[in-house]
Amino acid sequence: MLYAHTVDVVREAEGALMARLPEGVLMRRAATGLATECIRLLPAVYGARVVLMVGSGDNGGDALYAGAALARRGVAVRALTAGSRVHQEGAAALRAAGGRVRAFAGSDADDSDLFGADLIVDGLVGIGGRGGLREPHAGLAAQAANAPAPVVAVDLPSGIDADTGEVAGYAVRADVTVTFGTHKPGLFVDPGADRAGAVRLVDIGIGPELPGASVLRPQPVDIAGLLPTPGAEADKYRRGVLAVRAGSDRFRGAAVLAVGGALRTGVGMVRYGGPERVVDQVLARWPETVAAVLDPRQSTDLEPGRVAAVVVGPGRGTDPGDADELDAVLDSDVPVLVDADGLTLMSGETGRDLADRVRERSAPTLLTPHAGELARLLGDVTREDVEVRRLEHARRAARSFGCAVLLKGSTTVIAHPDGPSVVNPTGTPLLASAGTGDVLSGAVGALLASGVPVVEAALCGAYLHGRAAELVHGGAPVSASDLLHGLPLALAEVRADG
Ligand SMILES: NC(=O)C1=CN([C@@H]2O[C@H](COP(=O)(O)OP(=O)(O)OC[C@H]3O[C@@H](n4cnc5c(N)ncnc54)[C@H](O)[C@@H]3O)[C@@H](O)[C@H]2O)[C@@H](O)CC1
Ligand SMILES: Nc1ncnc2c1ncn2[C@@H]1O[C@H](COP(=O)(O)OP(=O)(O)O)[C@@H](O)[C@H]1O
Ligand SMILES: [K+]
Repeated sequence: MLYAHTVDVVREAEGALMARLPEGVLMRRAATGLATECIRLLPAVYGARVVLMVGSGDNGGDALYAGAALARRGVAVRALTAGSRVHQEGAAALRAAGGRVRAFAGSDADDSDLFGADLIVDGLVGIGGRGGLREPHAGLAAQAANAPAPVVAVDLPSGIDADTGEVAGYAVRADVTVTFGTHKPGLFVDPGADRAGAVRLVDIGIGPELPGASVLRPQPVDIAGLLPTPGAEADKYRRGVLAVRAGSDRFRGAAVLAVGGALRTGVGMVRYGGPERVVDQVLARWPETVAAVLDPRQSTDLEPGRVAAVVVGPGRGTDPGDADELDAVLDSDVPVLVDADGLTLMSGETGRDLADRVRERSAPTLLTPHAGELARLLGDVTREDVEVRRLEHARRAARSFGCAVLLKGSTTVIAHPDGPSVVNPTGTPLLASAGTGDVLSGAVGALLASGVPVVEAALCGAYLHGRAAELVHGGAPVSASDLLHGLPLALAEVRADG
Protein backbone atom coordinates (compact mmCIF):
# COMPACT_ATOMS: atom_id res chain seq x y z
CA MET A 1 0.00 0.00 0.00
CA LEU A 2 1.28 3.48 -0.77
CA TYR A 3 0.32 6.28 1.61
CA ALA A 4 -0.22 9.99 1.03
CA HIS A 5 -0.43 12.78 3.61
CA THR A 6 -1.62 16.34 3.24
CA VAL A 7 0.69 19.36 3.41
CA ASP A 8 -0.35 20.35 6.95
CA VAL A 9 0.41 16.87 8.21
CA VAL A 10 3.76 16.76 6.40
CA ARG A 11 4.78 20.12 7.81
CA GLU A 12 3.86 19.09 11.32
CA ALA A 13 5.82 15.84 11.04
CA GLU A 14 8.81 17.65 9.56
CA GLY A 15 8.63 20.27 12.31
CA ALA A 16 8.64 17.61 15.02
CA LEU A 17 11.65 15.86 13.53
CA MET A 18 13.54 19.07 12.74
CA ALA A 19 13.26 20.15 16.36
CA ARG A 20 15.43 17.17 17.28
CA LEU A 21 17.96 17.40 14.45
CA PRO A 22 20.67 19.92 13.54
CA GLU A 23 19.51 22.59 11.10
CA GLY A 24 19.46 21.62 7.45
CA VAL A 25 19.63 17.86 7.98
CA LEU A 26 16.26 17.15 6.36
CA MET A 27 17.05 19.24 3.33
CA ARG A 28 20.40 17.45 2.96
CA ARG A 29 18.63 14.11 3.09
CA ALA A 30 16.11 15.26 0.49
CA ALA A 31 18.84 16.65 -1.76
CA THR A 32 20.94 13.48 -1.50
CA GLY A 33 17.94 11.36 -2.54
CA LEU A 34 17.20 13.74 -5.38
CA ALA A 35 20.80 13.70 -6.64
CA THR A 36 20.80 9.89 -6.59
CA GLU A 37 17.66 9.77 -8.75
CA CYS A 38 19.15 12.34 -11.15
CA ILE A 39 22.28 10.24 -11.55
CA ARG A 40 20.11 7.25 -12.46
CA LEU A 41 18.53 9.28 -15.24
CA LEU A 42 21.75 10.62 -16.75
CA PRO A 43 23.33 8.72 -19.65
CA ALA A 44 26.76 9.38 -18.07
CA VAL A 45 27.63 11.43 -15.01
CA TYR A 46 30.95 13.11 -15.75
CA GLY A 47 30.44 15.90 -18.29
CA ALA A 48 26.63 15.65 -18.26
CA ARG A 49 24.69 18.93 -18.34
CA VAL A 50 21.94 19.57 -15.84
CA VAL A 51 19.78 22.69 -15.60
CA LEU A 52 17.99 23.50 -12.35
CA MET A 53 14.83 25.61 -12.37
CA VAL A 54 14.95 27.25 -8.95
CA GLY A 55 12.13 29.09 -7.16
CA SER A 56 12.45 31.19 -4.04
CA GLY A 57 11.60 28.62 -1.35
CA ASP A 58 13.04 25.43 0.09
CA ASN A 59 11.96 23.47 -2.97
CA GLY A 60 14.58 25.50 -4.84
CA GLY A 61 16.96 24.82 -1.95
CA ASP A 62 16.60 21.08 -2.48
CA ALA A 63 17.38 21.51 -6.18
CA LEU A 64 20.45 23.66 -5.43
CA TYR A 65 21.93 21.23 -2.89
CA ALA A 66 21.29 18.30 -5.23
CA GLY A 67 22.92 20.34 -7.99
CA ALA A 68 25.96 20.87 -5.77
CA ALA A 69 26.22 17.12 -5.21
CA LEU A 70 26.03 16.52 -8.96
CA ALA A 71 28.60 19.23 -9.66
CA ARG A 72 31.01 17.52 -7.25
CA ARG A 73 30.63 14.39 -9.41
CA GLY A 74 31.69 16.32 -12.54
CA VAL A 75 28.28 17.35 -13.87
CA ALA A 76 28.01 20.82 -15.44
CA VAL A 77 25.18 22.35 -13.40
CA ARG A 78 23.42 25.62 -14.20
CA ALA A 79 20.71 27.07 -12.04
CA LEU A 80 18.12 29.44 -13.51
CA THR A 81 16.35 31.27 -10.73
CA ALA A 82 12.80 32.64 -10.84
CA GLY A 83 11.34 34.94 -8.24
CA SER A 84 12.75 37.65 -6.04
CA ARG A 85 14.73 35.45 -3.64
CA VAL A 86 16.85 32.35 -3.81
CA HIS A 87 17.90 29.89 -1.11
CA GLN A 88 21.23 31.54 -0.24
CA GLU A 89 23.02 28.60 1.38
CA GLY A 90 21.94 26.31 -1.45
CA ALA A 91 23.15 28.77 -4.09
CA ALA A 92 26.47 29.18 -2.25
CA ALA A 93 26.88 25.39 -2.06
CA LEU A 94 26.30 25.04 -5.79
CA ARG A 95 28.75 27.82 -6.64
CA ALA A 96 31.35 26.35 -4.30
CA ALA A 97 31.01 23.02 -6.14
CA GLY A 98 31.63 24.73 -9.51
CA GLY A 99 28.04 25.24 -10.64
CA ARG A 100 26.59 28.50 -11.96
CA VAL A 101 23.58 30.43 -10.69
CA ARG A 102 21.83 33.24 -12.57
CA ALA A 103 18.37 34.72 -12.92
CA PHE A 104 16.11 33.45 -15.69
CA ALA A 105 15.65 36.22 -18.26
CA GLY A 106 13.73 34.54 -21.07
CA SER A 107 16.80 35.12 -23.28
CA ASP A 108 18.72 33.17 -25.91
CA ALA A 109 21.20 32.20 -23.21
CA ASP A 110 18.41 30.47 -21.28
CA ASP A 111 17.33 28.70 -24.43
CA SER A 112 20.82 27.47 -25.09
CA ASP A 113 21.17 26.18 -21.51
CA LEU A 114 17.79 24.46 -21.57
CA PHE A 115 18.14 22.97 -25.03
CA GLY A 116 21.65 21.72 -24.30
CA ALA A 117 20.64 19.98 -21.07
CA ASP A 118 20.67 16.23 -20.50
CA LEU A 119 18.30 16.66 -17.56
CA ILE A 120 16.13 19.47 -16.20
CA VAL A 121 15.30 19.65 -12.50
CA ASP A 122 12.08 21.40 -11.48
CA GLY A 123 12.63 23.09 -8.13
CA LEU A 124 10.27 26.01 -8.74
CA VAL A 125 7.70 25.28 -6.02
CA GLY A 126 6.86 22.32 -3.84
CA ILE A 127 4.38 21.97 -1.02
CA GLY A 128 4.50 25.75 -0.51
CA GLY A 129 2.93 26.33 -3.95
CA ARG A 130 -0.45 28.00 -4.27
CA GLY A 131 -2.42 27.95 -7.51
CA GLY A 132 -0.99 27.71 -11.02
CA LEU A 133 2.53 28.96 -11.63
CA ARG A 134 3.01 32.74 -11.68
CA GLU A 135 5.54 34.63 -13.82
CA PRO A 136 8.41 34.35 -14.31
CA HIS A 137 8.09 30.72 -13.09
CA ALA A 138 5.50 29.81 -15.70
CA GLY A 139 7.60 31.30 -18.51
CA LEU A 140 10.67 29.35 -17.41
CA ALA A 141 8.72 26.12 -17.08
CA ALA A 142 7.11 26.60 -20.50
CA GLN A 143 10.51 27.23 -22.12
CA ALA A 144 11.89 24.12 -20.43
CA ALA A 145 8.92 22.09 -21.67
CA ASN A 146 10.06 22.74 -25.26
CA ALA A 147 13.52 21.34 -24.53
CA PRO A 148 14.10 17.66 -25.27
CA ALA A 149 15.61 16.66 -21.89
CA PRO A 150 13.61 14.67 -19.35
CA VAL A 151 12.28 16.64 -16.38
CA VAL A 152 12.65 15.59 -12.75
CA ALA A 153 10.24 17.32 -10.40
CA VAL A 154 11.39 18.04 -6.85
CA ASP A 155 8.75 16.86 -4.36
CA LEU A 156 5.95 17.48 -6.88
CA PRO A 157 5.59 19.02 -10.32
CA SER A 158 5.43 22.78 -9.81
CA GLY A 159 1.94 24.16 -10.29
CA ILE A 160 -0.05 21.14 -9.07
CA ASP A 161 -1.89 21.37 -5.77
CA ALA A 162 -0.22 18.95 -3.36
CA ASP A 163 -3.42 18.12 -1.48
CA THR A 164 -5.91 17.82 -4.33
CA GLY A 165 -4.03 17.31 -7.60
CA GLU A 166 -5.75 20.39 -9.00
CA VAL A 167 -3.96 22.24 -11.80
CA ALA A 168 -5.23 25.79 -11.70
CA GLY A 169 -2.99 27.32 -14.36
CA TYR A 170 0.36 26.42 -15.86
CA ALA A 171 2.03 23.36 -14.32
CA VAL A 172 5.18 21.38 -15.05
CA ARG A 173 4.86 17.98 -16.69
CA ALA A 174 7.54 15.72 -15.22
CA ASP A 175 8.98 12.42 -16.37
CA VAL A 176 9.97 11.52 -12.82
CA THR A 177 8.91 13.05 -9.51
CA VAL A 178 11.15 12.59 -6.48
CA THR A 179 8.97 13.17 -3.45
CA PHE A 180 10.12 13.40 0.15
CA GLY A 181 8.98 11.72 3.34
CA THR A 182 5.58 10.55 2.09
CA HIS A 183 3.52 10.83 -1.06
CA LYS A 184 1.28 13.84 -1.50
CA PRO A 185 -2.38 13.19 -2.47
CA GLY A 186 -1.99 15.34 -5.60
CA LEU A 187 0.54 12.81 -6.93
CA PHE A 188 -2.14 10.08 -6.85
CA VAL A 189 -5.09 11.94 -8.35
CA ASP A 190 -5.55 13.47 -11.80
CA PRO A 191 -4.99 15.99 -13.19
CA GLY A 192 -1.93 16.22 -10.90
CA ALA A 193 -1.02 12.53 -11.12
CA ASP A 194 -0.92 12.79 -14.89
CA ARG A 195 1.81 15.48 -14.58
CA ALA A 196 3.99 13.52 -12.15
CA GLY A 197 5.35 10.71 -14.35
CA ALA A 198 7.02 7.93 -12.36
CA VAL A 199 7.00 8.80 -8.67
CA ARG A 200 9.95 7.89 -6.42
CA LEU A 201 9.73 8.28 -2.66
CA VAL A 202 12.83 9.35 -0.72
CA ASP A 203 12.83 8.47 2.97
CA ILE A 204 13.93 11.51 4.99
CA GLY A 205 13.06 9.96 8.34
CA ILE A 206 9.66 11.54 9.01
CA GLY A 207 7.82 8.18 8.83
CA PRO A 208 7.57 7.66 12.61
CA GLU A 209 6.18 11.19 13.01
CA LEU A 210 3.36 10.67 10.50
CA PRO A 211 -0.20 9.80 11.56
CA GLY A 212 -2.49 7.54 9.47
CA ALA A 213 -2.63 8.46 5.80
CA SER A 214 -5.43 10.52 4.28
CA VAL A 215 -5.19 8.75 0.93
CA LEU A 216 -4.15 5.18 0.08
CA ARG A 217 -3.02 3.71 -3.23
CA PRO A 218 -2.98 -0.09 -3.25
CA GLN A 219 -0.41 -2.33 -4.91
CA PRO A 220 -1.22 -5.64 -6.65
CA VAL A 221 -0.33 -7.61 -3.53
CA ASP A 222 -2.91 -5.64 -1.52
CA ILE A 223 -5.60 -6.54 -4.03
CA ALA A 224 -4.59 -10.21 -3.97
CA GLY A 225 -5.02 -10.21 -0.20
CA LEU A 226 -8.55 -8.83 -0.43
CA LEU A 227 -10.01 -11.08 -3.13
CA PRO A 228 -12.17 -13.94 -1.90
CA THR A 229 -10.94 -17.47 -2.47
CA PRO A 230 -13.69 -20.10 -2.38
CA GLY A 231 -12.88 -22.74 0.23
CA ALA A 232 -13.27 -26.49 -0.27
CA GLU A 233 -16.69 -26.35 1.39
CA ALA A 234 -17.99 -23.69 -0.96
CA ASP A 235 -21.33 -23.98 -2.70
CA LYS A 236 -23.04 -21.48 -4.93
CA TYR A 237 -25.09 -19.98 -2.12
CA ARG A 238 -22.17 -19.63 0.25
CA ARG A 239 -20.08 -18.02 -2.51
CA GLY A 240 -22.80 -15.40 -2.81
CA VAL A 241 -25.86 -14.59 -4.90
CA LEU A 242 -25.99 -11.25 -6.67
CA ALA A 243 -29.24 -9.68 -7.88
CA VAL A 244 -28.81 -7.49 -10.97
CA ARG A 245 -31.50 -4.89 -11.68
CA ALA A 246 -30.05 -3.38 -14.85
CA GLY A 247 -31.17 -2.89 -18.45
CA SER A 248 -34.52 -2.06 -19.97
CA ASP A 249 -36.18 -2.39 -23.35
CA ARG A 250 -34.25 0.73 -24.39
CA PHE A 251 -30.88 -0.35 -23.01
CA ARG A 252 -30.69 -4.11 -23.17
CA GLY A 253 -26.93 -4.23 -23.41
CA ALA A 254 -26.49 -2.75 -19.93
CA ALA A 255 -28.01 -5.90 -18.42
CA VAL A 256 -25.80 -8.20 -20.49
CA LEU A 257 -22.68 -6.25 -19.56
CA ALA A 258 -23.45 -5.97 -15.84
CA VAL A 259 -24.28 -9.69 -15.57
CA GLY A 260 -21.11 -10.51 -17.52
CA GLY A 261 -18.99 -8.30 -15.26
CA ALA A 262 -20.29 -10.19 -12.25
CA LEU A 263 -19.87 -13.69 -13.72
CA ARG A 264 -16.34 -12.99 -14.94
CA THR A 265 -15.29 -11.56 -11.56
CA GLY A 266 -16.64 -14.60 -9.74
CA VAL A 267 -19.82 -15.12 -7.75
CA GLY A 268 -21.96 -18.12 -6.79
CA MET A 269 -25.01 -17.07 -8.78
CA VAL A 270 -26.46 -14.10 -10.62
CA ARG A 271 -30.21 -13.55 -10.42
CA TYR A 272 -31.40 -11.25 -13.15
CA GLY A 273 -34.83 -9.61 -13.10
CA GLY A 274 -36.16 -7.42 -15.90
CA PRO A 275 -38.35 -7.08 -19.01
CA GLU A 276 -38.90 -10.16 -21.16
CA ARG A 277 -36.80 -9.10 -24.13
CA VAL A 278 -33.91 -8.26 -21.83
CA VAL A 279 -34.19 -11.57 -20.01
CA ASP A 280 -33.98 -13.33 -23.39
CA GLN A 281 -30.88 -11.42 -24.30
CA VAL A 282 -29.17 -12.01 -20.97
CA LEU A 283 -29.89 -15.74 -21.18
CA ALA A 284 -28.70 -15.90 -24.78
CA ARG A 285 -25.30 -14.50 -23.74
CA TRP A 286 -25.09 -15.90 -20.19
CA PRO A 287 -27.20 -19.07 -19.88
CA GLU A 288 -25.90 -19.61 -16.34
CA THR A 289 -27.96 -16.64 -15.16
CA VAL A 290 -31.05 -17.35 -13.09
CA ALA A 291 -33.34 -14.92 -14.87
CA ALA A 292 -36.94 -13.98 -14.35
CA VAL A 293 -39.29 -11.62 -16.14
CA LEU A 294 -40.06 -9.01 -13.56
CA ASP A 295 -42.26 -6.01 -13.26
CA PRO A 296 -39.89 -3.42 -11.78
CA ARG A 297 -42.17 -2.99 -8.77
CA GLN A 298 -41.84 -6.62 -7.84
CA SER A 299 -39.04 -7.40 -5.48
CA THR A 300 -39.65 -11.04 -4.62
CA ASP A 301 -36.04 -11.97 -5.34
CA LEU A 302 -34.93 -9.50 -2.67
CA GLU A 303 -36.68 -11.28 0.17
CA PRO A 304 -34.38 -11.92 3.14
CA GLY A 305 -31.86 -14.68 2.54
CA ARG A 306 -32.32 -14.89 -1.24
CA VAL A 307 -29.54 -12.55 -2.33
CA ALA A 308 -26.33 -11.33 -0.76
CA ALA A 309 -26.07 -8.03 -2.69
CA VAL A 310 -27.91 -6.01 -5.35
CA VAL A 311 -26.73 -3.92 -8.30
CA VAL A 312 -29.36 -1.46 -9.42
CA GLY A 313 -29.50 1.23 -12.07
CA PRO A 314 -27.39 0.66 -15.20
CA GLY A 315 -29.60 1.30 -18.24
CA ARG A 316 -32.68 0.70 -16.07
CA GLY A 317 -34.61 3.91 -16.74
CA THR A 318 -35.93 6.76 -14.65
CA ASP A 319 -39.69 6.19 -14.78
CA PRO A 320 -41.80 6.18 -11.62
CA GLY A 321 -41.74 2.35 -11.72
CA ASP A 322 -37.93 2.46 -11.69
CA ALA A 323 -38.02 4.79 -8.69
CA ASP A 324 -40.31 2.29 -6.92
CA GLU A 325 -37.87 -0.47 -7.71
CA LEU A 326 -34.93 1.51 -6.34
CA ASP A 327 -36.96 2.24 -3.23
CA ALA A 328 -37.64 -1.47 -2.74
CA VAL A 329 -33.99 -2.35 -3.31
CA LEU A 330 -32.86 0.23 -0.77
CA ASP A 331 -35.32 -1.30 1.67
CA SER A 332 -33.39 -4.58 1.62
CA ASP A 333 -30.82 -5.35 4.28
CA VAL A 334 -28.01 -6.42 1.95
CA PRO A 335 -25.22 -4.33 0.34
CA VAL A 336 -26.55 -2.29 -2.59
CA LEU A 337 -24.61 -0.72 -5.45
CA VAL A 338 -26.46 2.18 -7.11
CA ASP A 339 -25.24 3.25 -10.55
CA ALA A 340 -26.31 5.31 -13.57
CA ASP A 341 -30.12 5.75 -13.74
CA GLY A 342 -30.35 4.86 -10.06
CA LEU A 343 -28.13 7.88 -9.32
CA THR A 344 -30.23 10.10 -11.58
CA LEU A 345 -33.31 9.03 -9.64
CA MET A 346 -31.54 10.09 -6.43
CA SER A 347 -30.61 13.54 -7.79
CA GLY A 348 -32.37 16.88 -7.57
CA GLU A 349 -35.53 17.80 -5.71
CA THR A 350 -37.47 14.75 -6.82
CA GLY A 351 -34.70 12.43 -5.69
CA ARG A 352 -34.66 13.67 -2.11
CA ASP A 353 -36.72 10.79 -0.70
CA LEU A 354 -34.53 8.18 -2.33
CA ALA A 355 -31.42 9.99 -1.12
CA ASP A 356 -32.89 9.90 2.39
CA ARG A 357 -33.53 6.18 1.98
CA VAL A 358 -29.82 5.76 1.29
CA ARG A 359 -28.95 7.77 4.42
CA GLU A 360 -31.28 5.64 6.55
CA ARG A 361 -29.87 2.29 5.43
CA SER A 362 -27.97 0.19 7.92
CA ALA A 363 -26.54 -2.23 5.32
CA PRO A 364 -23.68 -0.86 3.17
CA THR A 365 -24.47 1.26 0.11
CA LEU A 366 -22.07 2.13 -2.69
CA LEU A 367 -22.77 4.91 -5.20
CA THR A 368 -20.73 4.70 -8.42
CA PRO A 369 -21.13 8.04 -10.24
CA HIS A 370 -19.03 9.53 -13.01
CA ALA A 371 -18.21 13.23 -12.61
CA GLY A 372 -21.47 14.43 -14.20
CA GLU A 373 -23.57 12.16 -12.02
CA LEU A 374 -21.69 13.23 -8.90
CA ALA A 375 -22.25 16.90 -9.78
CA ARG A 376 -25.98 16.22 -10.09
CA LEU A 377 -26.03 14.31 -6.80
CA LEU A 378 -24.26 17.14 -4.97
CA GLY A 379 -26.32 19.81 -6.70
CA ASP A 380 -23.95 22.72 -6.06
CA VAL A 381 -21.01 22.04 -8.39
CA THR A 382 -20.40 21.47 -12.08
CA ARG A 383 -18.95 18.40 -13.71
CA GLU A 384 -15.73 20.39 -14.32
CA ASP A 385 -15.47 21.28 -10.61
CA VAL A 386 -15.68 17.58 -9.77
CA GLU A 387 -13.06 16.68 -12.37
CA VAL A 388 -10.44 19.07 -10.98
CA ARG A 389 -11.00 18.21 -7.30
CA ARG A 390 -12.04 14.59 -7.37
CA LEU A 391 -11.03 13.66 -3.83
CA GLU A 392 -12.81 16.57 -2.24
CA HIS A 393 -16.12 16.03 -4.02
CA ALA A 394 -16.13 12.26 -3.60
CA ARG A 395 -15.57 12.79 0.14
CA ARG A 396 -18.31 15.37 0.33
CA ALA A 397 -20.75 12.98 -1.32
CA ALA A 398 -19.72 10.16 1.04
CA ARG A 399 -20.38 12.40 4.02
CA SER A 400 -23.61 13.77 2.59
CA PHE A 401 -25.13 10.35 1.81
CA GLY A 402 -23.47 8.53 4.68
CA CYS A 403 -22.18 5.77 2.42
CA ALA A 404 -19.31 4.72 0.17
CA VAL A 405 -18.79 6.57 -3.12
CA LEU A 406 -16.74 5.39 -6.08
CA LEU A 407 -16.10 8.32 -8.41
CA LYS A 408 -15.25 7.09 -11.92
CA GLY A 409 -13.08 8.82 -14.50
CA SER A 410 -9.43 9.62 -15.15
CA THR A 411 -8.58 8.63 -11.55
CA THR A 412 -11.11 6.43 -9.82
CA VAL A 413 -11.46 7.60 -6.22
CA ILE A 414 -13.25 5.71 -3.45
CA ALA A 415 -14.41 7.68 -0.44
CA HIS A 416 -16.20 6.67 2.73
CA PRO A 417 -17.42 8.81 5.63
CA ASP A 418 -15.04 6.96 7.96
CA GLY A 419 -11.43 6.28 7.08
CA PRO A 420 -9.02 7.33 4.36
CA SER A 421 -9.90 7.65 0.69
CA VAL A 422 -8.47 5.16 -1.76
CA VAL A 423 -7.35 5.74 -5.34
CA ASN A 424 -7.23 3.05 -7.98
CA PRO A 425 -3.88 2.78 -9.73
CA THR A 426 -5.06 0.87 -12.83
CA GLY A 427 -6.97 1.89 -15.94
CA THR A 428 -6.50 3.73 -19.19
CA PRO A 429 -8.36 6.54 -20.97
CA LEU A 430 -9.43 3.81 -23.42
CA LEU A 431 -11.97 2.83 -20.77
CA ALA A 432 -13.89 5.97 -21.62
CA SER A 433 -16.36 4.16 -23.88
CA ALA A 434 -20.04 3.33 -23.56
CA GLY A 435 -20.92 0.39 -21.37
CA THR A 436 -17.66 -0.02 -19.47
CA GLY A 437 -19.35 1.37 -16.35
CA ASP A 438 -21.97 -1.39 -16.58
CA VAL A 439 -19.22 -4.00 -16.47
CA LEU A 440 -17.72 -2.27 -13.43
CA SER A 441 -21.02 -2.34 -11.56
CA GLY A 442 -21.32 -6.09 -12.13
CA ALA A 443 -17.71 -6.71 -11.08
CA VAL A 444 -18.05 -4.75 -7.85
CA GLY A 445 -21.47 -6.30 -7.21
CA ALA A 446 -19.96 -9.78 -7.45
CA LEU A 447 -17.41 -8.89 -4.79
CA LEU A 448 -20.08 -7.40 -2.53
CA ALA A 449 -22.13 -10.58 -2.90
CA SER A 450 -19.02 -12.60 -2.05
CA GLY A 451 -18.82 -10.83 1.29
CA VAL A 452 -15.98 -8.39 0.56
CA PRO A 453 -16.51 -5.19 2.62
CA VAL A 454 -17.80 -2.25 0.62
CA VAL A 455 -14.67 -0.07 0.21
CA GLU A 456 -12.52 -3.11 -0.51
CA ALA A 457 -15.07 -4.45 -3.02
CA ALA A 458 -15.14 -1.07 -4.79
CA LEU A 459 -11.36 -0.94 -4.86
CA CYS A 460 -10.83 -4.53 -6.06
CA GLY A 461 -13.54 -4.19 -8.70
CA ALA A 462 -12.07 -0.94 -10.02
CA TYR A 463 -8.56 -2.40 -9.94
CA LEU A 464 -9.50 -5.52 -11.92
CA HIS A 465 -11.62 -3.49 -14.35
CA GLY A 466 -8.76 -1.07 -15.05
CA ARG A 467 -6.24 -3.86 -15.37
CA ALA A 468 -8.58 -5.80 -17.68
CA ALA A 469 -8.57 -2.80 -20.02
CA GLU A 470 -4.76 -2.58 -19.92
CA LEU A 471 -4.25 -6.30 -20.55
CA VAL A 472 -6.90 -7.39 -23.00
CA HIS A 473 -5.60 -5.86 -26.22
CA GLY A 474 -2.18 -4.65 -25.13
CA GLY A 475 -3.04 -0.96 -25.47
CA ALA A 476 -5.39 -1.16 -28.47
CA PRO A 477 -8.94 0.18 -28.07
CA VAL A 478 -11.22 -1.82 -25.80
CA SER A 479 -14.97 -2.12 -25.96
CA ALA A 480 -17.07 -2.92 -22.92
CA SER A 481 -17.48 -6.50 -24.22
CA ASP A 482 -13.69 -6.81 -24.56
CA LEU A 483 -13.38 -6.00 -20.87
CA LEU A 484 -15.23 -9.20 -20.09
CA HIS A 485 -12.36 -11.10 -21.72
CA GLY A 486 -9.84 -9.01 -19.84
CA LEU A 487 -11.25 -9.70 -16.36
CA PRO A 488 -9.96 -13.30 -16.14
CA LEU A 489 -6.51 -12.09 -17.28
CA ALA A 490 -6.52 -9.42 -14.58
CA LEU A 491 -7.61 -11.90 -11.93
CA ALA A 492 -4.92 -14.39 -12.96
CA GLU A 493 -2.27 -11.68 -12.84
CA VAL A 494 -3.30 -10.47 -9.40
CA ARG A 495 -3.34 -14.00 -8.01
CA ALA A 496 0.11 -14.67 -9.49
CA ASP A 497 1.49 -11.43 -7.97
CA GLY A 498 -0.09 -12.14 -4.61
N1 LIG B 1 9.95 21.58 5.46
C1 LIG B 1 10.94 20.69 5.47
O1 LIG B 1 11.39 20.25 6.49
C2 LIG B 1 11.49 20.19 4.23
C3 LIG B 1 11.13 20.78 3.02
N2 LIG B 1 11.64 20.36 1.90
C4 LIG B 1 11.39 21.07 0.66
O2 LIG B 1 10.81 22.31 0.89
C5 LIG B 1 9.63 22.45 0.10
C6 LIG B 1 8.71 23.40 0.75
O3 LIG B 1 9.43 24.61 0.81
P1 LIG B 1 8.73 26.02 1.10
O4 LIG B 1 7.84 25.89 2.25
O5 LIG B 1 9.83 27.01 1.18
O6 LIG B 1 7.81 26.25 -0.15
P2 LIG B 1 8.13 26.10 -1.70
O7 LIG B 1 9.55 26.20 -2.01
O8 LIG B 1 7.38 24.91 -2.17
O9 LIG B 1 7.36 27.36 -2.31
C7 LIG B 1 7.30 28.58 -1.65
C8 LIG B 1 7.76 29.71 -2.55
O10 LIG B 1 7.12 29.63 -3.81
C9 LIG B 1 6.36 30.82 -4.06
N3 LIG B 1 5.13 30.40 -4.72
C10 LIG B 1 4.05 29.80 -4.18
N4 LIG B 1 3.13 29.54 -5.12
C11 LIG B 1 3.63 29.98 -6.29
C12 LIG B 1 3.14 30.01 -7.61
N5 LIG B 1 1.94 29.52 -7.93
N6 LIG B 1 3.92 30.52 -8.59
C13 LIG B 1 5.14 31.02 -8.28
N7 LIG B 1 5.65 31.04 -7.04
C14 LIG B 1 4.91 30.53 -6.04
C15 LIG B 1 6.14 31.45 -2.72
O11 LIG B 1 5.99 32.83 -2.83
C16 LIG B 1 7.41 31.05 -1.97
O12 LIG B 1 8.45 31.94 -2.27
C17 LIG B 1 9.12 21.03 -0.06
O13 LIG B 1 8.27 20.88 -1.15
C18 LIG B 1 10.42 20.29 -0.22
O14 LIG B 1 10.87 20.37 -1.55
C19 LIG B 1 12.65 19.33 1.87
O15 LIG B 1 13.87 19.97 1.88
C20 LIG B 1 12.54 18.38 3.01
C21 LIG B 1 12.45 19.07 4.29
N1 LIG C 1 -10.12 9.30 -18.85
C1 LIG C 1 -10.30 8.11 -18.27
N2 LIG C 1 -9.25 7.40 -17.82
C2 LIG C 1 -9.43 6.19 -17.23
N3 LIG C 1 -10.65 5.62 -17.05
C3 LIG C 1 -11.72 6.29 -17.47
C4 LIG C 1 -11.62 7.56 -18.09
N4 LIG C 1 -12.87 7.98 -18.40
C5 LIG C 1 -13.72 7.02 -17.98
N5 LIG C 1 -13.03 5.99 -17.43
C6 LIG C 1 -13.60 4.77 -16.85
O1 LIG C 1 -14.51 4.21 -17.79
C7 LIG C 1 -15.68 3.74 -17.14
C8 LIG C 1 -16.87 4.53 -17.69
O2 LIG C 1 -18.00 4.33 -16.92
P1 LIG C 1 -19.32 5.19 -17.17
O3 LIG C 1 -18.98 6.64 -17.23
O4 LIG C 1 -20.30 4.74 -16.18
O5 LIG C 1 -19.74 4.75 -18.63
P2 LIG C 1 -21.05 3.97 -19.11
O6 LIG C 1 -22.18 4.55 -18.34
O7 LIG C 1 -21.15 4.24 -20.58
O8 LIG C 1 -20.84 2.54 -18.82
C9 LIG C 1 -15.42 3.92 -15.64
O9 LIG C 1 -14.86 2.76 -15.10
C10 LIG C 1 -14.42 5.07 -15.62
O10 LIG C 1 -13.62 5.08 -14.46
K1 LIG D 1 8.79 21.20 -7.83
